[in-house]
Amino acid sequence: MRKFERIITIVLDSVGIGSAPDATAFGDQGADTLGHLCSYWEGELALPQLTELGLGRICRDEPLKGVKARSKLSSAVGKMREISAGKDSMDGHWEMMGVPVKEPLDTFPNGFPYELVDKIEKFSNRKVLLNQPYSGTQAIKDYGEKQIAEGGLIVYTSGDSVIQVAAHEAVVPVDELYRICRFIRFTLDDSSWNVGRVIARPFVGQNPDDFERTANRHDFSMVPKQATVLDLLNANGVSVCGIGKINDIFSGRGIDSQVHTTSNLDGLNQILAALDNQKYKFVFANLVDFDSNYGHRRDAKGYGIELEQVDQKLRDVVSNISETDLLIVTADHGNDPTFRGNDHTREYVPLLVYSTNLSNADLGIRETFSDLGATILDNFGIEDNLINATSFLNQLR
Ligand SMILES: O=P(O)(O)O[C@H]1O[C@H](CO)[C@@H](O)[C@H]1O
Ligand SMILES: [Mn+2]
Ligand SMILES: [Mn+2]
Repeated sequence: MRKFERIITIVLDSVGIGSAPDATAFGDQGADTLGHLCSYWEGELALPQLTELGLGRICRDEPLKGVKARSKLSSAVGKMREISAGKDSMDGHWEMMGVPVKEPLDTFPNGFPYELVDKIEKFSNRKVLLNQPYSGTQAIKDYGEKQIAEGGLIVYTSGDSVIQVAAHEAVVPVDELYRICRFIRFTLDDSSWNVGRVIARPFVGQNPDDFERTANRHDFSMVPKQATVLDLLNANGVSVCGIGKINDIFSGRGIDSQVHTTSNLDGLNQILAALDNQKYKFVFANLVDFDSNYGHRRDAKGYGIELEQVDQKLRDVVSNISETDLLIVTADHGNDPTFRGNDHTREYVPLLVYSTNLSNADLGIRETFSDLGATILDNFGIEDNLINATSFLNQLR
């Protein structure tokens, strides 16, 4: 069986490829992030590099408009469905690394309970504003001035199991905001509430029209309940480099080196730098801008332009992949910018697998994102019977 010295996995955050079989249960029947992005454009969305990686060969009811099935490069392609109870980034990434989140985590459609709000206010000595599901950019538009004037905290949630805290960087310094979020994380971990992530959302700007969130966003995730593929790699001496949100999502577990990023393009540059450093055998990168800047904002135009730009830069990554490297491009959930609401959408995710001299292969529909993690373990010769998934390594020839 062919084995690779290094595996590079790039998660295009929220770039789903059509409603999952259980989408109805999430109210997401008909959502199709990539499908709708491709058909939304009058001309054609220019995705030459993803096309070369085999995007047009992934089986779908309707082909992606403008994406050809033929390419010069050969690759193994398929799509994966999710078995986790939720459709958030944490569920998606943990499942990829072999630990699906089977029990639904708590969500707060009516805001957070008084006991929690009270604890936050007492600890921070600041007033909680908003306290309901809201779009984060709209929250700072509507409550930013009040936050600045009164020094409170804009606390909000979404359809996901998240508690987000926004504050102006000049009013609540970033370190203080992190301290408050860490307190919330500890409080939750010490309670019966099961909340996936506490997210610090600092912003800057003078007035509602130019308030802008900064790259100082920080996610404080729950600690994985069992060893993930990252921990197993770590325990077996396979060095892991996490780029972007990865470190936050796994609370640093199993990661040797973490790289903070400021944008998708920065993320791609960091991937190139990690490829230069022969030390890392598993490079795991998340490109979050698709999701946070465009998907949740329901900005299809912005999403499409971002995809085109990432596609262009992906060319540099692909040309740096050698015969001993395996590149995997995938996603963690959908976030169809043409769909109602502003939450993630339950979708299949693409699975594009490339190395030089690889034969074309159809990886079909994987029954869980964990097949990715199983393949990584298989490649590095690590056995684990906790992970219930099927490696596709033997299909890579
Ligand atoms: O509207 P913003 O602040 O981007 O929030 C979004 O970001 C969270 C994490 O992806 C989601 O749960 C959603 O609430
Ligand atoms: Mn995500
Ligand atoms: Mn999101």
